[in-house]
Amino acid sequence: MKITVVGTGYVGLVTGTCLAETGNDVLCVDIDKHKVTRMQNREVPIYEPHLDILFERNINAGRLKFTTSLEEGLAHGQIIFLALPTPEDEDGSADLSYVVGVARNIGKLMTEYRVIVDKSTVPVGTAEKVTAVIAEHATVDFDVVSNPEFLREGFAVDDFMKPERIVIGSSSDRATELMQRLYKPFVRSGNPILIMDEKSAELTKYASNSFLAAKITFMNEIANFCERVGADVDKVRIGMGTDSRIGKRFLFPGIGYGGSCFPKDVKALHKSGKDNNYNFQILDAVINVNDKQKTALIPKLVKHLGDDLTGKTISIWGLAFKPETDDIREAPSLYIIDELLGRGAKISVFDPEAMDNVKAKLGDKLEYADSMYGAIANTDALIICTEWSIFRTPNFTKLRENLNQPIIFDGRNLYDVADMEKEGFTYFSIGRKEVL
Ligand SMILES: NC(=O)C1=CN([C@@H]2O[C@H](COP(=O)(O)OP(=O)(O)OC[C@H]3O[C@@H](n4cnc5c(N)ncnc54)[C@H](O)[C@@H]3O)[C@@H](O)[C@H]2O)C=CC1
Ligand SMILES: O=C(O)[C@H]1O[C@H](OP(=O)(O)OP(=O)(O)OC[C@H]2O[C@@H](n3ccc(=O)[nH]c3=O)[C@H](O)[C@@H]2O)[C@H](O)[C@@H](O)[C@@H]1O
Repeated sequence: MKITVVGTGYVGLVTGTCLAETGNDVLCVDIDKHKVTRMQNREVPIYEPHLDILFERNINAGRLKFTTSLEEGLAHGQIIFLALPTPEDEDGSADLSYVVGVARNIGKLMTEYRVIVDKSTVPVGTAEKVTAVIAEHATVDFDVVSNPEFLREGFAVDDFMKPERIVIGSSSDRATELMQRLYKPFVRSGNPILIMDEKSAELTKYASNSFLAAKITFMNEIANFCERVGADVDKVRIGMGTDSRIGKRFLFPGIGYGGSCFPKDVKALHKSGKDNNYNFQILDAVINVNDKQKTALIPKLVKHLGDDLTGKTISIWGLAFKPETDDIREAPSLYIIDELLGRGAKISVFDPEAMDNVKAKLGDKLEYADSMYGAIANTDALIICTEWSIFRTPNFTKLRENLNQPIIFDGRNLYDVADMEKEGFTYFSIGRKEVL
């Protein structure tokens, strides 16, 4: 099939590449000329495991192309995916200006039947809104479908190629049939394509992300309580997770959820509630608890090193909001850095993939090390913000030798408390015993 994807970020580029991988002829449109030129020169503009191999293969096969022209995109694809940003607006709602702006142009440029697919995460009622905007200018038939995306960064290719479910919100048989044909190769394992109305599809996405954010937040509160009463959250987590109704996944406490989606999506659903005279009390709590959790290590650090950190240097391992991505949007590390700078500390950082993005944002406010051990040299304490695999089994002798004092604040519970005791570290983590 001929497919167009508008927006080539984490979702759009993965969608376009994976659809090309199953034999479709894909044209990706992006407004960012520089990005399009890089992709035309066979450069993957984001870090996402396994994407490079599929990207290269499909460009070589002539199935994956890039342009800045929406007009070309509309002439090409029978199905037009919108994978555009829906960032948080000032009032917490999802900013629909990218989606609506492109929809308006689609209405003006469309010359034959097209299926416009909302792949961006959008509030209930957006399919209706997009339909109305396109209809203002359209002179030909079209359908608007809601097809939310559930991929995770770091596993995006795998999640897209083998989805647990595909949700299609559509009231048009013609569009539904095309979408089912397109997705057939992705559900050979028997996982379902769920067909529903547009509004339910839109809400399925927000409900899923908000539920997961609430699950993490619940565990963060249990962890905070463990610290008060001397329980160990790792043991509680395993005890809970063996109940199949609860499940083992997404129970890991830490320094809060971040990323480009959970924070904005929870807020957007909360705002959608308000707009419809419904107060999502549970989401209120999730937002507030998570805001505090991002800097949960700071009181521990202040208690140990003092409130004024002038003359002290703190090292940080991990800047990305989670491992296996270079994405730093709403990363807890940024909130911690802000607190440390505010207290006069110097900061030395290392991340395997996210250094350039942080450099672009914070410039010479930080020192950027070439290696994880380089980052800790002559620093007064180490903070771990992201659970990259390389941080899991460090050389503790090297750590002790490089740090001025063997102090670790671990926001991801990477090490066993007993091991840290044996290794002679002062060790603070989340929801577990302090090692002093
Ligand atoms: N990042 C993720 O893991 C997931 C994101 N989503 C949702 O997917 C949507 C897109 O997210 P990301 O891919 O992360 O965004 P992104 O910010 O990485 O990429 C968006 C792309 O759209 C391009 N763009 C902006 N305006 C444009 C226009 N007028 N015409 C053409 N291109 C334009 C930008 O240049 C950029 O390349 C959001 O609604 C997000 O909530 C859903 C599931 C997973
Ligand atoms: O809509 C989206 O963008 C995506 O948001 C999340 O994916 P992602 O943000 O890539 O990453 P997750 O692995 O879900 O982690 C999100 C945040 O939660 C934190 N987290 C996750 C799991 C856990 O047990 N504990 C925990 O603190 C992570 O550190 C991270 O900051 C969802 O998992 C995807 O299904 C969804 O498509």
